[in-house]
Amino acid sequence: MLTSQIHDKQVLLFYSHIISMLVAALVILVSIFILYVYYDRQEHLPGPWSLPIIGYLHKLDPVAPNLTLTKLAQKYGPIFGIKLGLVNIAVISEAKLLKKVLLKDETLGRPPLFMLHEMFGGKGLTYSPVSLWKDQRKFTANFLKSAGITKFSPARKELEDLMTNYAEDFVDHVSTQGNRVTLDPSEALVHYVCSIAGTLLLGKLFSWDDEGRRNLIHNLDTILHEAKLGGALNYLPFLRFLPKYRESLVAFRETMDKVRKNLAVYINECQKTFSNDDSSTNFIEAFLLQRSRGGPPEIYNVDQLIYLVFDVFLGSTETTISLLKWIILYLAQYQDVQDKVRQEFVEVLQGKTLEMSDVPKLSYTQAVLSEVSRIRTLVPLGFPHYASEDIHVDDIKIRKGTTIMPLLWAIHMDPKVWDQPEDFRPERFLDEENKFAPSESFIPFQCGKRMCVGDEFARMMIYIFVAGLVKNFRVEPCGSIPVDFSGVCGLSLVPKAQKVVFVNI
Ligand code: HEM
Repeated sequence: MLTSQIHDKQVLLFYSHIISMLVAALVILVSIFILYVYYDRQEHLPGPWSLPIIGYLHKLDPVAPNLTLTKLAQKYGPIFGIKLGLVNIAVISEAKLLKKVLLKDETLGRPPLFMLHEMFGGKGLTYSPVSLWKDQRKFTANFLKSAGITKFSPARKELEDLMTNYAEDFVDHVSTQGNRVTLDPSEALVHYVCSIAGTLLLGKLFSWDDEGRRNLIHNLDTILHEAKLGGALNYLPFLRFLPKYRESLVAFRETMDKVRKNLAVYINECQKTFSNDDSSTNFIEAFLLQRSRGGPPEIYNVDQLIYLVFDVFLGSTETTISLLKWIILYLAQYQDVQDKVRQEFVEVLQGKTLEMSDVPKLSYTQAVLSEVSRIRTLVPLGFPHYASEDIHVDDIKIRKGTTIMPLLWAIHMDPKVWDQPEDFRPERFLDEENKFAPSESFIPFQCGKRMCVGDEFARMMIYIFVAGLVKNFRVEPCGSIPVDFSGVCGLSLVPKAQKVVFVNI
């Protein structure tokens, strides 16, 4: 009897211990949660509540994160705070505010997002730390200037001719297939745009079947798709230890390796023929020349060159090709717009070939191309920056260590700025006299000191290709199949594969 009472007491004691431990654990967990939420919101920006660890990731639409974030921007205003995984983000959706923020030296850097670091390696230009960026940005901008992207550059005509020749080759490629050709223009655009970039950056003339070029582009496409800004690995890098993520990371690293090896081949070829005679004919040679003139070896080395060429080749091809595809789709869908663009080219050019100095006279065309870039913002989530110190703009404080997301999609779709933003209306870019009047809220290349270094290069390619296109073809949708404007949102917004009809005129 006595032993059974003692046993009961012991059991009771044991359970009461367990219960108090469970209660203590619960109290600790709840306190951590409250502290987490409190700390996270203290002095911080307005924004949605998020869960510990994963933050708001579970609610981000993996296919269209730009739309989820734009809805939040409409609710919380021009700047809001959000936690994606372990990363604190300030999302900015007003151009004026974004310009003020990105003009500050403290926002020049890039955030430590896992997949973007995997991709850019902290070298090159696009994702380089500020110390390296300063030199490489200047070097790249100077190269592009000397290659002819500025109005008064002596090489301007040469660059226009190079682009015009490849745009004509594109036209020939399509028109020799018949008077009425139904095709997806992607492959041809990839070839001719890459040929321009290949000539200028790699000193390489690609043939149509060039295997190196085909592999390079295939691998770049894969990388851009996998490194998407909404992807969970960027914000929860420890997920890479789970089989599903580990496999895709291994595949990503292998693809990046192939791209670097691919680029190293072009660099090797240039090194063999480079004569160090104070002149250069392409980007790789310009880099080698800078090295031979005493550029610091910790910057001017082959490893850095591979990453730099990767950044500029990627920048100059993928976005420009996607924009050209979007333009073709919109011209196909809006036949009246296409007619007006063609008519304007005829009136302004009077049979001659387009030069960039003609562009200011092409008000309607400028409006159309801007409207396509607005309604299908090429880099929908913008490219992230990082607050290396606390920064203060107007009455707003952005804490040190915050990732800054310039939500270009929301900026270009803000109903307070753009009347009925979902409608394709080129006229919104024209003033009362039908002159092109760009809005300050139109920033497809972002803004500030680190804005796109290739904006003018892209503009040149776009105008020259569109001039060739509308002069030679009427583009139409493919039978009764409606044009698909939905796109695939990776780092950039890429149109879905689809055919259109090219009718020779
Ligand atoms: C329609 C075409 C293009 C669009 C929409 C576009 C858009 C952008 C955007 C939004 C950024 C981020 C800027 C920032 O971080 O603040 C960027 C950066 C960059 N772009 Fe472009 N881009 C285009 C074409 C090009 C071309 C043709 C080149 C090369 C000649 C290029 C090279 C780069 C590079 C190297 C950067 C990184 C700049 C830096 O970190 O200093 N892009 N681009």
